[in-house]
Amino acid sequence: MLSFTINPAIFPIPIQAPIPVRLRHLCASATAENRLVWAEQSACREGDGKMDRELAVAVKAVQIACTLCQKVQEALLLPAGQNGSLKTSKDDRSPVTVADWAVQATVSWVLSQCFGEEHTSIIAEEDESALCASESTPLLDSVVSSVNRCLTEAPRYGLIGPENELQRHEIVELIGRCNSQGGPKGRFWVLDPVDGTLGFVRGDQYAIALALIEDGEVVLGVLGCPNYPMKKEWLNYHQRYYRLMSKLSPPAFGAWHKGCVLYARKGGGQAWMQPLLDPSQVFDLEKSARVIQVSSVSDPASATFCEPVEKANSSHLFTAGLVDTVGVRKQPLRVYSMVKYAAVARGHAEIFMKFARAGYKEKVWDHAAGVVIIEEAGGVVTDARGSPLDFSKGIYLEGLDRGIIACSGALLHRRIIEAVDASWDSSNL
Ligand SMILES: Nc1ncnc2c1ncn2[C@@H]1O[C@H](COP(=O)(O)OS(=O)(=O)O)[C@@H](OP(=O)(O)O)[C@H]1O
Ligand SMILES: [Mg+2]
Ligand SMILES: [Mg+2]
Ligand SMILES: [Mg+2]
Repeated sequence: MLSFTINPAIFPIPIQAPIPVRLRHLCASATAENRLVWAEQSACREGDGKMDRELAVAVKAVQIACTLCQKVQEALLLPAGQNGSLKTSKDDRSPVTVADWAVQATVSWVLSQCFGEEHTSIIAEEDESALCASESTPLLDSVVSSVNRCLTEAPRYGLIGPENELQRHEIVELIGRCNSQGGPKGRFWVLDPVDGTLGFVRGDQYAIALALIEDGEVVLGVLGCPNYPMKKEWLNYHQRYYRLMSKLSPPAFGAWHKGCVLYARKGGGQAWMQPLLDPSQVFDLEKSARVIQVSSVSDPASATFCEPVEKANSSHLFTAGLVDTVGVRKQPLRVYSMVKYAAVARGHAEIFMKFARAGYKEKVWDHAAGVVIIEEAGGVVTDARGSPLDFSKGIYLEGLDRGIIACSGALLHRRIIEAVDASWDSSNL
């Protein structure tokens, strides 16, 4: 193993870390002295060389996006009037914030810098149209300042920031460039810049989800969960009934969450978790990464299941019937965003189910990263008839049958599929 320091002029913290040579060469750019600056590829472990580079870049991009979101969420939670123009709603009345656009621009920039714009196709949730309206100028200026503030920190994440601040038109172009439609052939990055925006604006759970699809298969996934709590029970923290039942005094905001970044590469056989990079700390992300695994619980009476918070997004009534049939006794964990996938991958829940109303089309960015992480952590994710989710048909999960079921193991999974079969006709989904 070789160790090396990186030019302190670029990286303020000499990084003496045993880095296998092949894991380096993450992302380089010619500097003024025409020297290549290598950012160490600390984000992933020994690998077969395939996907290491993509995974390392993706983890760093999500780490830097987590910091950006934390700053915006704190500002959003300031008393009204102090938080300026940080959010609005889209035509479908769903919320969108400065963080959604700023993360999409930042990740778009990082991927294009590291892999070349011409080689980078991105499917992402947001588009630039709402930003371009004249009345949105304050919003656009907030996005521009968030992105530039975030990218000045790039070297701390082993990335190279832009030589000059990005301008409005560059930010709009970076967001608009994420307009790939996906499909059965080729490579597409899939980004949900803020999943669970509703949870985000409410100061609760949300996730940054980045995945890579190659020829219709999800080959890697990264899930940033900045508000993931220190205690799994607190996943429910902001739910009224939990507070009533738990009689816990609400911990000070920011004192209860730990945050984490989960990642996995298809076929890698393991899923990993890093802590959030805290810019005020100096620690080696590589050393602090650890393997995560799904729970070994298979007895429904001991199992925890999680589902979306909004009953408009998933039928709480139908899942209540299912879990009763299967014998799950615990109250559901209702959690915003793909943090539900993270809870199953970390072994904090055994089941995640989502049964959207008929006609709703699930998007690939709401699931791709979570699916590969749960699978590599030892779990299983299918539709409610037991078929794998199909990521080869563009931006939607076409052909999805009824709902999504993610489980820590085959036994629980089979019992839920059987329960769906037995009760589907009587449901009005
Ligand atoms: N009606 C309906 N049915 C099903 N799903 C919907 C629906 N509306 C929205 N969405 C998508 O769900 C994403 C949020 O999923 P969650 O699991 O966080 O739902 S919930 O907020 O916990 O209820 C949310 O993702 P974000 O927009 O990224 O927050 C939406 O893409
Ligand atoms: Mg949205
Ligand atoms: Mg989403
Ligand atoms: Mg989103």
